[in-house]
Amino acid sequence: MIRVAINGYGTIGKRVADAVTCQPDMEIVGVSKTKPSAEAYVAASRGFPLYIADITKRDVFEKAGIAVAGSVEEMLAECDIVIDATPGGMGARNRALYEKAGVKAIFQGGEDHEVAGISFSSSCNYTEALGKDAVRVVSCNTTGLCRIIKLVDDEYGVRKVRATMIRRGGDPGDIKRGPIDAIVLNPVTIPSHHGPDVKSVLPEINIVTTAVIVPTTMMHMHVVQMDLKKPGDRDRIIELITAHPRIGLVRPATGITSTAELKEFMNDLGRPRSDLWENGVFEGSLSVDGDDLCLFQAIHQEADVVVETIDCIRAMMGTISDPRESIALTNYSLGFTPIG
Ligand SMILES: NC(=O)C1=CN([C@@H]2O[C@H](COP(=O)(O)OP(=O)(O)OC[C@H]3O[C@@H](n4cnc5c(N)ncnc54)[C@H](OP(=O)(O)O)[C@@H]3O)[C@@H](O)[C@H]2O)C=CC1
Ligand SMILES: O=C(OP(=O)(O)O)[C@H](O)COP(=O)(O)O
Repeated sequence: MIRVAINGYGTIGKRVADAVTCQPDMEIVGVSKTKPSAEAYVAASRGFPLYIADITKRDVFEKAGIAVAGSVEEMLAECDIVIDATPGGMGARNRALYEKAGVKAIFQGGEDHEVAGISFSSSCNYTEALGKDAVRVVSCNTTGLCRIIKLVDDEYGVRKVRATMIRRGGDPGDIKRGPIDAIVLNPVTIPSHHGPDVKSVLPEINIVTTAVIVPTTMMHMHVVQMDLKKPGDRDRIIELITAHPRIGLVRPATGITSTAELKEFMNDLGRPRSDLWENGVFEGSLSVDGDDLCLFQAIHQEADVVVETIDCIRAMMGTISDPRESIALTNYSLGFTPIG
């Protein structure tokens, strides 16, 4: 069994912990928090040993009725690999801690590419992570872009991608995030970080991205346009998407035309936390005019990187060398078949 620790049991960390628990080849040895919170109670109720970043705060947790297994350093001594899911930028500061403990580390998309020197997307460059000690799983939007671009590039070749990310303001539990009533250019400058991030996984892709933030929490929405190297075929692209293990089609027959209805669909399907692990490509939006391809896709920020992180664990541990095998095992263990 691969022993996995989660440093930072928040939006991403708690989902990765649950996904690890579903896998036959890995187990959670501990998760960490800095202060007592609802998530700390959830960790306790799941039976995960809870470690804390500052051990002098042990009594604060214990007074709240939450048992403390030890410090983060002690958690690292128990694991083969740590998932750093602390807030963006903190992973770079934690890197020395992981190196000192001699454990492999996966960082998330809030860190720069340089934190690990390898940026990861399961369907694109799994084998680059084989046996590595440090890897970054790219951000949720970048993951969604990489999946669809790679699929189209493999079939037709992609001359140029232009994509706009309409980003959610904050996650549903982030009560301090905004905006409440604005469309915020984030950033004002072009490109947004997503284009360079895609190139950290798919260096040959010519891409320019822009991003705005809007007052919603459910999901991001992408407006994607690709110039193909040869004329595309809409039916063939739909066929490829249908066969892809991490891209789903939002079928017109569902009547879904929004992130809100898509989230409700996931809820009704019984997905844990109503998570959409796959890209949600709106079939009705998919248009091909010669070498010009356009589509809308919904990206659930809290979910898509979770399944990628599970594959990344296997690649770095070297237990499965074929990406298709790991992706299939991750999906099967979660009971996950893409919609559409
Ligand atoms: N949320 C999203 O939509 C996505 C996030 N990401 C990336 O994932 C990473 C994590 O983001 P997210 O899950 O949203 O963040 P959250 O703020 O939801 O969770 C971070 C967790 O880290 C804990 N924490 C903070 N400092 C420390 C520390 N020093 N040691 C241990 N734990 C600590 C916090 O615990 P406490 O509350 O106790 O302080 C909190 O539980 C970031 O890199 C982000 O960019 C990637 C894709 C999507
Ligand atoms: O990885 C994400 O977005 P990103 O791909 O736009 O960086 C997550 O939605 C986190 O974004 P945030 O930095 O707005 O919390």
